[in-house]
Amino acid sequence: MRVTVPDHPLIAHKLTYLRKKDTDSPTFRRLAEELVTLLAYEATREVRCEPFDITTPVGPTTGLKLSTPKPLVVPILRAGLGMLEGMVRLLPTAEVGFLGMLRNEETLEAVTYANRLPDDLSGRQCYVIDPMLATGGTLAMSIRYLVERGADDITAVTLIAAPEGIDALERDLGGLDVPIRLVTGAIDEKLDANGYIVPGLGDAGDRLYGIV
Ligand SMILES: O=P(O)(O)OC[C@H]1O[C@H](OP(=O)(O)OP(=O)(O)O)[C@H](O)[C@@H]1O
Ligand SMILES: O=c1cc[nH]c(=O)[nH]1
Ligand SMILES: [Mg+2]
Repeated sequence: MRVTVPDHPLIAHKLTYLRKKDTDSPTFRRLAEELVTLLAYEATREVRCEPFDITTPVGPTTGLKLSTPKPLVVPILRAGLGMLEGMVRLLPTAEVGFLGMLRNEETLEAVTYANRLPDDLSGRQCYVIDPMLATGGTLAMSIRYLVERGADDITAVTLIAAPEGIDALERDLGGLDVPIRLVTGAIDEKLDANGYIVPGLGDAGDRLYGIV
């Protein structure tokens, strides 16, 4: 797995305000959307394109356009929904599949409660979006679903990742014959005893949408 942490002062500034505990939900939602746009610029660096003949007011030329099959963006509900708008704005031809996953707060194991993905993902580039990569259980399971359906190129985009989660993904997904990339706004220090990222930002889903 290739891991990229884009080094940009705007990412650092927006992440700092996102982490701050008194940042309210409307501001948190706006920052999450802005951050994903900045991260998506890096995450889509290898998006597939094909030549496209056009005519400008001055004459003919050949440019590029996003290829088919269309890229698939997969937000992991709930918190991943907070990154969806920013991602599809940058990737206009993308289709969207949904995975609902909830981490059991005692065992820290992910449980899937919704799965609305195309059956056949052969030849498709997929972008999985979820703000937090903690133990890595959620992301590992979602990447496996995509590979089982034929996805041949996967990029995960997170706002914050824990070193333990990155190690777990390397271990769990190392045997897959599909290129996997991770683009994250930051790699934090560690996980605490409850599986929360330190310093992190708390529970991303709750901060976006309230406590359920
Ligand atoms: O790497 P892991 O240890 O698996 O944890 C990360 C997951 O935990 C959070 O979701 P949560 O389960 O809180 O669901 P929510 O989005 O509905 O709040 C987060 O958005 C990830 O999906
Ligand atoms: O720190 C964490 C860990 C898992 N899920 C979150 O929302 N935050
Ligand atoms: Mg949550």
